[in-house]
Amino acid sequence: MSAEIREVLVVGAGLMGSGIAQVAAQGGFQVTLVDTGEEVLARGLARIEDSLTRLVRSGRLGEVAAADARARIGTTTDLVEAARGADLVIEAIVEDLDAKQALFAKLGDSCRPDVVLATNTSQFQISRIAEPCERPERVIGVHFSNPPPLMTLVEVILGDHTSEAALEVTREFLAACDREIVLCRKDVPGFISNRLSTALCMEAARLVDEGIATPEDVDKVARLMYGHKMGPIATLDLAGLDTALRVSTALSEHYGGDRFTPPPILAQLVEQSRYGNKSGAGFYENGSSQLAV
Ligand SMILES: CCCCCCC[C@H](O)CC(=O)SCCNC(=O)CCNC(=O)[C@H](O)C(C)(C)COP(=O)([O-])OP(=O)([O-])OC[C@H]1O[C@@H](n2cnc3c(N)ncnc32)[C@H](O)[C@@H]1OP(=O)([O-])[O-]
Ligand SMILES: NC(=O)c1ccc[n+]([C@@H]2O[C@H](COP(=O)([O-])OP(=O)(O)OC[C@H]3O[C@@H](n4cnc5c(N)ncnc54)[C@H](O)[C@@H]3O)[C@@H](O)[C@H]2O)c1
Repeated sequence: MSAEIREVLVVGAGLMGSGIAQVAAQGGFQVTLVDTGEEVLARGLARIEDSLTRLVRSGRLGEVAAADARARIGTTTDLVEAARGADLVIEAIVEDLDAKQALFAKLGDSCRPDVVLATNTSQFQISRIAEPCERPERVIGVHFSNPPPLMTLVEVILGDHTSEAALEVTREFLAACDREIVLCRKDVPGFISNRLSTALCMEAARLVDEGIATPEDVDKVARLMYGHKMGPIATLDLAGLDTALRVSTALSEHYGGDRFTPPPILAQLVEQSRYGNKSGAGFYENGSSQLAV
């Protein structure tokens, strides 16, 4: 564990926040998970419990290590109080710029001035999120892959003002969590990963929208012709169609053209509350895979 970091604050206990909290706890850090209500915190903890159980069952984690990780995670709805004791903050709330900026303004006021503030945004520019924050040089992007407990890659994004010191702290923390990193050196929307995956996933969704192929066949091409672990339609169901719609719409507005433009089917599924695995159905009827969400 890093010498300077003991207490990690994770804001947002959804799919990603709960997974990131688990990864940090498995890395030996004391974790506080914050969300807006007790019910959503309880769902986050249940997701962590389920994931730890699966890791133990499949032999990827020992029982003692799982129990230790579980014991290191606390929850609260009191952001300001939790921020006071934090040595590192990771934000994983909804993909909405106003919400993220409001949160970073609060974190800037409540955290110690030396604390690194990381965002797990899928595509917003880090410097935009940091705009209302005291000392934006401590804001950095740490884009975990879903599901965080299984995916070792984290994309680190430098904002226009991010300091070397913030990058160093981030590197140390992620190394302690056994994560691999790639560095996105320019503060561009979508970074490396979501410029790639949004283009692929939206083209896949267009093939389904236009009635050219079923989700199963689109995914089969990605898996059996290109060797992907998971097809792009299953990936959309895994990531959450509400989040995918926000990400693709924002990237499409920023870059123009149609490479990132979501086809109508994505908004239609979201309107029907078919958010993907997390709501039980998305493009696929009963969840696209075994993956716990
Ligand atoms: C429009 C585009 C933008 C979208 C929106 C934003 C996206 C975002 O910004 C970026 C992303 O992350 S995009 C998304 C990027 N992500 C991807 O693209 C993911 C691509 N997928 C993969 O790489 C692989 O499928 C995995 C590594 C996920 C699993 O691979 P595997 O090792 O071959 O596993 P398997 O054989 O398949 O069976 C599952 C096994 O795992 C167990 N389990 C499940 N959930 C668990 C959990 N949470 N904990 C613990 N365990 C969990 C389960 O119980 C089973 O165990 P069993 O003991 O055998 O029963
Ligand atoms: N889903 C993915 O595959 C994925 C992967 C990488 C990054 N991301 C990014 O991670 C972030 C979270 O995504 P998710 O899939 O976990 O979403 P989610 O909808 O599952 O969870 C978001 C959580 O944030 C909480 N929240 C909202 N506003 C809050 C606030 N002001 N304070 C505290 N909590 C608040 C919500 O109650 C919810 O529990 C987004 O920025 C998303 O783009 C998502």
